[in-house]
Amino acid sequence: MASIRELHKQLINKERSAVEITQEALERIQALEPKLHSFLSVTADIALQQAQNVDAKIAAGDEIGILAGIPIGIKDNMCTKGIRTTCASKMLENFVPPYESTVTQKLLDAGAVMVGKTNLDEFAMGGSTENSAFQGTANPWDLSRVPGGSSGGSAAAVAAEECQVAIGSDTGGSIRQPASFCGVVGMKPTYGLVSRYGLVAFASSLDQIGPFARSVEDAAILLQAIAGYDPKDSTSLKVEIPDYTLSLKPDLKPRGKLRIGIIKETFGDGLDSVVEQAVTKAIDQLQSLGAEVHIVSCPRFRSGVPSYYVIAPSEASANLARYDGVKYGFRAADADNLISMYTRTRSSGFGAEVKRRIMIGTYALSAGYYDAYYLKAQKVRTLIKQDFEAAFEQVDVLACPTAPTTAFKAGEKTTDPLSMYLVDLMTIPVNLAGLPGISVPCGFDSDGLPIGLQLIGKVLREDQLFQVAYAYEQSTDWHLRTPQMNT
Ligand SMILES: NC(=O)C[C@H](N)C(=O)O
Repeated sequence: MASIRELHKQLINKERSAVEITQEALERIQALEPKLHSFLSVTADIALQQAQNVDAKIAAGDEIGILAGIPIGIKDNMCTKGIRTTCASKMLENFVPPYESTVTQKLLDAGAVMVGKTNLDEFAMGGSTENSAFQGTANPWDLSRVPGGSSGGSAAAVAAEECQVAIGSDTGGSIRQPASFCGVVGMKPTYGLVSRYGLVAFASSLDQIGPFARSVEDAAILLQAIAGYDPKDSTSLKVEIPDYTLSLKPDLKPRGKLRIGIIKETFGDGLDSVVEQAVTKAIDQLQSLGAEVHIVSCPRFRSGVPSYYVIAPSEASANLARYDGVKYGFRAADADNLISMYTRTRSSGFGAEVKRRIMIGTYALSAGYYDAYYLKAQKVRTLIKQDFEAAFEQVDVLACPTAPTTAFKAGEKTTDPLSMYLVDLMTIPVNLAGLPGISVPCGFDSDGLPIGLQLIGKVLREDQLFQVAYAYEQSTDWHLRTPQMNT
């Protein structure tokens, strides 16, 4: 399995052309999609055109960037000019954005080759990609299981080598949890590091875009390309972006300088013993690589899920008000007045989970309930953030499982929304606090399903997360195992 760096070398040494690399990815997509369903649109013509542009540059002797000619998948909730962007919703089934998101523009400028738009839970609401209005995505390690969600299409596509890397969005775990279920690396950066301009909004105070890759180095290279200040996003941070690849060293020496804290509250109730064992072993491994390990407490960690499921639906109920059948998107036919047009459009355009969240959010924000629910949830959010701040006075990086279990069977949780919400138990607090988090493969269960280790960093310390994740990855062979997908 070649890395981005290796592919780049092959390109500049003219051992392979960008068109050849792209064709290979497209052939694999064609062979695997009937089983996997990770893409909602495959953009073969555009991809080949982009690849030809890269080859022309190489032929002309021009310098090309590290991502030039690299096949990439984009979650279908990021606007791509002239290319259908559906959010896996009937509401946007035929929506073709008139503008480009900042992230995809940056990738285009870097010469990356977009092979398609990946599947997701409708408007990124879900933890299994089963809430897509169009198709479910299979887990490449076991086709009867889910890839996680909501960025399940991106995670599965990368795990199955349909593309080299992919982009996802993470509101409560939507990058890290599917990365864990599919055995790949996934990072949610610090809130504000990557521009949200052109990302279809779900919960604006939590949404963040980040990379999926089969190695920590590839993830670092991809984040490098998409991070940075953007005046088009009012929450974008005006900060220098460090060279993340400089953090990639094989150990954590000098010994004892890097302190890792195990979050006490993430163990125990609800955590699968096989996940617990793998994560504990991974932390031992980090110790042997030179880290100093402590046990720390974040007492309000488990209040993350209840607080998130008030805040995120509240923001969603406001953000999704724009889908009214007038401005753009789907409009139901045969309404005889305006109110009935709104009602019919929204009743048939949105799926069950989206409607559930709009109702929860509207209720939580309504006069008389605002203080009891929304305000209270915001207060809990502050307490969770304070717990992290206190923990980070003792340690540099926090460690815990990414998800309480490995990938579950398709259909297992679709009738029980609460049990679906709990799959993000370990990831949600990180979004509430705006911190960076990464999931890195740390083992397999007895069914051969991947397990993820989550590392959580201080604000803007993605470099430290890459450092720890890379040192760990290089001392194991989990990332070298690949799912047996027969093409
Ligand atoms: N969007 C996310 O980050 C995942 C979370 N499971 C949600 O449904 O909100």
